[in-house]
Amino acid sequence: MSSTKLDPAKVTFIEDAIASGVLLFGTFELKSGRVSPYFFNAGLLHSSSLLSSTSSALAQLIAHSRIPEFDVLFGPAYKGIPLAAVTCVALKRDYGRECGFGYNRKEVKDHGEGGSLVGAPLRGRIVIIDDVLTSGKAIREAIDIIAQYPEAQLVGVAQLVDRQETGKGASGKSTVQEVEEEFGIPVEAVLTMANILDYLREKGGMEEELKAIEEYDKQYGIKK
Ligand SMILES: O=P(O)(O)OC[C@H]1O[C@H](OP(=O)(O)OP(=O)(O)O)[C@H](O)[C@@H]1O
Repeated sequence: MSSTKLDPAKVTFIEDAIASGVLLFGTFELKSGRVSPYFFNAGLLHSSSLLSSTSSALAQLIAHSRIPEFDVLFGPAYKGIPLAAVTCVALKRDYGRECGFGYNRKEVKDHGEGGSLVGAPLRGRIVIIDDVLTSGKAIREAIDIIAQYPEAQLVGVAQLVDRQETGKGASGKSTVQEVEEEFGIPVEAVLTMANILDYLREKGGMEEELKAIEEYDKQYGIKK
Protein backbone atom coordinates (compact mmCIF):
# COMPACT_ATOMS: atom_id res chain seq x y z
CA MET A 1 0.00 0.00 0.00
CA SER A 2 1.49 3.37 -0.97
CA SER A 3 1.49 5.96 1.78
CA THR A 4 -0.39 9.21 1.19
CA LYS A 5 -0.25 12.57 2.84
CA LEU A 6 -3.90 12.35 3.79
CA ASP A 7 -4.53 14.07 7.10
CA PRO A 8 -5.93 11.67 9.77
CA ALA A 9 -8.71 14.19 10.46
CA LYS A 10 -9.74 13.93 6.80
CA VAL A 11 -9.70 10.14 7.00
CA THR A 12 -12.02 10.33 10.01
CA PHE A 13 -14.29 12.78 8.22
CA ILE A 14 -14.44 10.55 5.09
CA GLU A 15 -15.13 7.44 7.16
CA ASP A 16 -17.87 9.17 9.18
CA ALA A 17 -19.38 10.45 5.92
CA ILE A 18 -19.35 6.97 4.35
CA ALA A 19 -20.76 5.31 7.50
CA SER A 20 -23.64 7.78 7.65
CA GLY A 21 -24.49 7.72 3.94
CA VAL A 22 -23.37 11.32 3.44
CA LEU A 23 -20.64 10.18 1.02
CA LEU A 24 -22.04 7.64 -1.40
CA PHE A 25 -20.51 5.60 -4.21
CA GLY A 26 -22.64 4.48 -7.16
CA THR A 27 -24.22 6.27 -10.11
CA PHE A 28 -25.58 9.76 -9.58
CA GLU A 29 -26.83 12.24 -12.15
CA LEU A 30 -25.71 15.74 -11.16
CA LYS A 31 -27.32 19.13 -11.81
CA SER A 32 -24.66 19.54 -14.54
CA GLY A 33 -25.98 16.43 -16.34
CA ARG A 34 -22.75 14.55 -15.63
CA VAL A 35 -23.09 11.03 -14.25
CA SER A 36 -20.90 10.90 -11.18
CA PRO A 37 -19.56 7.76 -9.43
CA TYR A 38 -19.78 9.50 -6.06
CA PHE A 39 -22.05 11.95 -4.30
CA PHE A 40 -21.81 14.01 -1.12
CA ASN A 41 -25.17 14.82 0.48
CA ALA A 42 -24.67 17.51 3.13
CA GLY A 43 -28.40 17.41 3.86
CA LEU A 44 -27.71 14.20 5.80
CA LEU A 45 -25.40 15.88 8.31
CA HIS A 46 -28.16 15.79 10.88
CA SER A 47 -26.90 14.08 14.01
CA SER A 48 -24.94 15.39 17.00
CA SER A 49 -21.84 13.41 16.11
CA LEU A 50 -21.88 14.32 12.42
CA LEU A 51 -22.42 18.01 13.16
CA SER A 52 -19.66 17.81 15.74
CA SER A 53 -17.11 16.23 13.36
CA THR A 54 -18.19 18.57 10.55
CA SER A 55 -17.74 21.64 12.70
CA SER A 56 -14.31 20.44 13.88
CA ALA A 57 -13.22 19.80 10.30
CA LEU A 58 -14.43 23.20 9.12
CA ALA A 59 -12.82 25.01 12.06
CA GLN A 60 -9.55 23.18 11.40
CA LEU A 61 -9.77 24.13 7.73
CA ILE A 62 -10.30 27.80 8.55
CA ALA A 63 -7.54 27.83 11.16
CA HIS A 64 -4.92 26.11 8.98
CA SER A 65 -5.66 27.11 5.40
CA ARG A 66 -5.15 30.20 3.26
CA ILE A 67 -8.28 31.79 4.76
CA PRO A 68 -7.05 34.90 6.59
CA GLU A 69 -8.24 36.37 9.90
CA PHE A 70 -11.86 37.47 9.66
CA ASP A 71 -14.73 38.97 11.66
CA VAL A 72 -17.95 37.32 10.46
CA LEU A 73 -18.83 33.86 9.16
CA PHE A 74 -21.69 34.21 6.70
CA GLY A 75 -23.82 31.15 5.88
CA PRO A 76 -26.02 31.50 2.78
CA ALA A 77 -29.54 30.06 3.14
CA TYR A 78 -30.28 27.34 3.63
CA LYS A 79 -27.51 24.76 3.97
CA GLY A 80 -24.86 27.35 4.76
CA ILE A 81 -26.73 28.49 7.89
CA PRO A 82 -26.13 25.53 10.23
CA LEU A 83 -22.59 25.10 8.87
CA ALA A 84 -21.75 28.70 9.78
CA ALA A 85 -23.35 28.38 13.22
CA VAL A 86 -21.60 25.17 14.25
CA THR A 87 -18.26 26.34 12.83
CA CYS A 88 -18.49 29.60 14.75
CA VAL A 89 -18.89 27.53 17.94
CA ALA A 90 -16.05 25.14 16.98
CA LEU A 91 -13.64 28.02 16.28
CA LYS A 92 -14.18 29.25 19.84
CA ARG A 93 -14.06 25.77 21.36
CA ASP A 94 -11.03 24.46 19.48
CA TYR A 95 -8.99 27.61 18.78
CA GLY A 96 -10.27 30.27 21.19
CA ARG A 97 -11.21 32.37 18.19
CA GLU A 98 -14.13 34.76 18.42
CA CYS A 99 -16.20 35.59 15.33
CA GLY A 100 -19.68 36.75 14.38
CA PHE A 101 -22.28 34.54 12.72
CA GLY A 102 -24.78 35.80 10.19
CA TYR A 103 -27.03 34.56 7.42
CA ASN A 104 -29.62 35.68 4.92
CA ARG A 105 -33.26 34.72 4.53
CA LYS A 106 -34.33 33.50 1.10
CA GLU A 107 -37.54 35.53 1.47
CA VAL A 108 -37.48 39.00 2.97
CA LYS A 109 -39.38 39.21 6.25
CA ASP A 110 -41.87 42.10 6.33
CA HIS A 111 -42.82 42.04 10.05
CA GLY A 112 -41.04 41.94 13.39
CA GLU A 113 -37.41 42.95 12.93
CA GLY A 114 -37.91 42.70 9.14
CA GLY A 115 -35.24 42.48 6.46
CA SER A 116 -33.33 39.59 4.95
CA LEU A 117 -30.22 39.47 7.13
CA VAL A 118 -30.06 37.81 10.53
CA GLY A 119 -27.25 37.75 13.07
CA ALA A 120 -23.96 39.60 12.94
CA PRO A 121 -24.00 42.82 10.89
CA LEU A 122 -22.08 42.53 7.62
CA ARG A 123 -19.16 44.67 8.68
CA GLY A 124 -15.44 43.91 8.58
CA ARG A 125 -13.79 40.85 7.05
CA ILE A 126 -16.32 38.23 5.94
CA VAL A 127 -15.86 34.52 5.22
CA ILE A 128 -18.65 32.66 3.42
CA ILE A 129 -19.25 29.05 4.39
CA ASP A 130 -21.33 26.56 2.37
CA ASP A 131 -21.50 22.87 1.52
CA VAL A 132 -20.37 22.98 -2.11
CA LEU A 133 -19.90 25.24 -5.13
CA THR A 134 -21.34 23.65 -8.24
CA SER A 135 -22.17 26.21 -10.93
CA GLY A 136 -21.22 29.05 -8.59
CA LYS A 137 -24.70 30.62 -8.67
CA ALA A 138 -25.26 30.42 -4.91
CA ILE A 139 -21.82 31.78 -4.02
CA ARG A 140 -22.19 34.68 -6.45
CA GLU A 141 -25.55 35.53 -4.86
CA ALA A 142 -23.91 35.54 -1.44
CA ILE A 143 -21.06 37.71 -2.75
CA ASP A 144 -23.65 40.14 -4.19
CA ILE A 145 -25.33 40.40 -0.77
CA ILE A 146 -22.01 41.20 0.93
CA ALA A 147 -21.18 43.76 -1.77
CA GLN A 148 -24.25 45.76 -0.71
CA TYR A 149 -22.55 46.53 2.60
CA PRO A 150 -19.76 49.09 2.10
CA GLU A 151 -18.09 48.25 5.42
CA ALA A 152 -17.91 44.53 4.56
CA GLN A 153 -15.02 42.89 2.76
CA LEU A 154 -15.12 39.30 1.54
CA VAL A 155 -11.81 37.60 2.41
CA GLY A 156 -12.45 33.90 1.76
CA VAL A 157 -14.81 30.99 1.21
CA ALA A 158 -14.86 27.67 3.08
CA GLN A 159 -16.76 24.72 1.69
CA LEU A 160 -17.13 21.08 2.63
CA VAL A 161 -16.31 19.44 -0.69
CA ASP A 162 -14.46 20.60 -3.79
CA ARG A 163 -15.26 18.20 -6.64
CA GLN A 164 -12.32 19.69 -8.62
CA GLU A 165 -14.24 19.44 -11.89
CA THR A 166 -14.10 21.68 -14.89
CA GLY A 167 -17.01 24.10 -15.15
CA LYS A 168 -19.16 24.74 -18.20
CA GLY A 169 -16.79 27.32 -19.68
CA ALA A 170 -14.04 26.54 -22.17
CA SER A 171 -11.31 27.62 -19.71
CA GLY A 172 -10.80 24.12 -18.29
CA LYS A 173 -10.99 25.70 -14.86
CA SER A 174 -13.29 24.69 -12.04
CA THR A 175 -15.91 26.95 -10.54
CA VAL A 176 -13.67 27.23 -7.47
CA GLN A 177 -10.71 28.40 -9.56
CA GLU A 178 -12.91 30.89 -11.43
CA VAL A 179 -14.28 32.36 -8.20
CA GLU A 180 -10.78 32.55 -6.68
CA GLU A 181 -9.47 34.44 -9.69
CA GLU A 182 -12.45 36.72 -10.21
CA PHE A 183 -12.72 37.85 -6.60
CA GLY A 184 -9.08 37.45 -5.54
CA ILE A 185 -9.95 35.29 -2.53
CA PRO A 186 -9.02 31.78 -1.37
CA VAL A 187 -11.72 29.10 -1.64
CA GLU A 188 -10.82 26.20 0.62
CA ALA A 189 -12.47 22.79 1.09
CA VAL A 190 -12.42 20.18 3.84
CA LEU A 191 -12.41 17.44 1.20
CA THR A 192 -11.37 17.37 -2.44
CA MET A 193 -11.85 14.75 -5.10
CA ALA A 194 -8.09 14.14 -4.82
CA ASN A 195 -8.53 13.39 -1.08
CA ILE A 196 -11.28 10.86 -1.85
CA LEU A 197 -9.04 9.18 -4.44
CA ASP A 198 -6.12 9.10 -1.98
CA TYR A 199 -8.35 7.59 0.67
CA LEU A 200 -9.63 4.82 -1.63
CA ARG A 201 -6.09 4.03 -2.82
CA GLU A 202 -4.78 3.83 0.75
CA LYS A 203 -7.67 1.88 2.19
CA GLY A 204 -7.88 -0.70 -0.60
CA GLY A 205 -10.77 -3.10 -1.06
CA MET A 206 -12.89 -0.63 -3.04
CA GLU A 207 -11.20 -1.15 -6.40
CA GLU A 208 -14.32 -0.73 -8.52
CA GLU A 209 -15.25 2.57 -6.86
CA LEU A 210 -11.66 3.78 -7.19
CA LYS A 211 -11.51 2.90 -10.89
CA ALA A 212 -14.82 4.64 -11.59
CA ILE A 213 -13.69 7.85 -9.86
CA GLU A 214 -10.31 7.75 -11.64
CA GLU A 215 -12.13 7.49 -14.98
CA TYR A 216 -14.47 10.34 -14.04
CA ASP A 217 -11.50 12.43 -12.94
CA LYS A 218 -9.76 11.80 -16.28
CA GLN A 219 -12.87 12.96 -18.12
CA TYR A 220 -13.98 15.94 -16.02
CA GLY A 221 -11.28 16.65 -13.45
CA ILE A 222 -9.23 19.82 -13.47
CA LYS A 223 -5.46 19.60 -13.83
CA LYS A 224 -4.08 19.05 -10.32
O1 LIG B 1 -23.04 26.51 -7.19
P1 LIG B 1 -24.50 26.22 -7.31
O2 LIG B 1 -24.87 25.68 -8.66
O3 LIG B 1 -25.36 27.38 -6.91
O4 LIG B 1 -24.83 25.01 -6.36
C1 LIG B 1 -24.39 24.93 -5.03
C2 LIG B 1 -25.43 25.44 -4.09
O5 LIG B 1 -26.61 24.72 -4.28
C3 LIG B 1 -27.10 24.33 -3.02
O6 LIG B 1 -27.87 25.30 -2.45
P2 LIG B 1 -29.29 25.72 -2.97
O7 LIG B 1 -29.16 27.02 -3.69
O8 LIG B 1 -29.93 24.61 -3.75
O9 LIG B 1 -30.08 26.01 -1.66
P3 LIG B 1 -30.23 25.18 -0.30
O10 LIG B 1 -28.99 25.49 0.51
O11 LIG B 1 -31.44 25.78 0.27
O12 LIG B 1 -30.34 23.71 -0.62
C4 LIG B 1 -25.86 24.16 -2.19
O13 LIG B 1 -26.14 24.27 -0.82
C5 LIG B 1 -24.99 25.24 -2.66
O14 LIG B 1 -25.22 26.40 -1.94
